[in-house]
Amino acid sequence: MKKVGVIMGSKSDLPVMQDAIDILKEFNIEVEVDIVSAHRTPEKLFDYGKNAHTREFAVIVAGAGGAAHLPGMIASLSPLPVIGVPVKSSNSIDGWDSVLSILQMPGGVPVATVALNGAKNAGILAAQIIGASDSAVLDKILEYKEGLKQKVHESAKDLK
Ligand SMILES: Nc1c(C(=O)O)ncn1[C@@H]1O[C@H](COP(=O)(O)O)[C@@H](O)[C@H]1O
Repeated sequence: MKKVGVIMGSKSDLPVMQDAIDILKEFNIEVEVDIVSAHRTPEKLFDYGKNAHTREFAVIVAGAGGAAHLPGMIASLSPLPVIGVPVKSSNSIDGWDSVLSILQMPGGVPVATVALNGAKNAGILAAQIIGASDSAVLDKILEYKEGLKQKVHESAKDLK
């Protein structure tokens, strides 16, 4: 099975990005985690984006805060789907800087953007992309959705 690359602009993003790593592991999907920064390690960014599709990745989850150019730059270099996670970093403008940097991509270079700090959903979406051609992962996702439904039914029972 192909794996998911989870990258972030700084180790300070890890507390947020850990949610993507955890849910992917729950779905038994191999994850490779790395720190890549468009601003601080441009050569590494270029190498990562140019070669990710030759390294058994199916999808890349990229999280960054502030002037979050990482997901868009990876999307500009790679033919793989990129899921962007806006991270609310310590000196951010309430996270809007990151949200808009990742969301407002020009035509032709999509980044599938999740909510602010929405790394868990990014992990689920990455699993769904893999699940489209892998029945074991698809079964896990169906099971996960059933779990969500049961939780709502249980919580509704408490109200009666
Ligand atoms: N947005 C980017 C990029 C990039 O887009 O390449 N590289 C680092 N950063 C972000 O800077 C914030 C502060 O980083 P530090 O905590 O290391 O100062 C982090 O949220 C990181 O994602």
